[in-house]
Amino acid sequence: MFAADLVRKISLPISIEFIRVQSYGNRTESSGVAVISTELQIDIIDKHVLVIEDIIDTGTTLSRLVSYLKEKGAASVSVCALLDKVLRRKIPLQLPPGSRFYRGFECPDDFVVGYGMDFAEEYRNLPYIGLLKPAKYSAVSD
Ligand SMILES: O=P(O)(O)OC[C@H]1O[C@H](OP(=O)(O)OP(=O)(O)O)[C@H](O)[C@@H]1O
Repeated sequence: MFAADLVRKISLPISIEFIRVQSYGNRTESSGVAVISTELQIDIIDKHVLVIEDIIDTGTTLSRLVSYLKEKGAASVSVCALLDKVLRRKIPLQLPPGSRFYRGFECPDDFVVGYGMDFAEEYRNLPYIGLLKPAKYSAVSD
């Protein structure tokens, strides 16, 4: 949802591609391993790439994705993230030269859902960002 809203504000000629990188499964903690489950379909050699993320938590997903896009020959890999859980970072964001990092808001260490963000695939369709009550996820076992 964030990506859909953001790209409608960009008037430059751009190509848009969706890549699914998963690391959470149905749990509230990152597995620490990010898996790219859809391969890139367009040629990005010597292109300037902007990754649009809803939220950065441990940094596992972005780290994997940035490496992947560099391997695919991107000239630069910038990142625009709506929310950034800075306090939860385990892998620092390392972008190639000439890349930029755009952060919407710093996010507290709470479980947020809505506006595309899920818990166990639920709540993505909420038209706002909300805090999930701990009682909602503490009953789910890892
Ligand atoms: O910084 P990290 O600890 O890697 O966490 C951030 C990632 O977690 C969420 O995706 P998730 O893996 O839940 O999959 P989803 O995009 O299908 O919701 C979110 O959309 C980020 O991509």
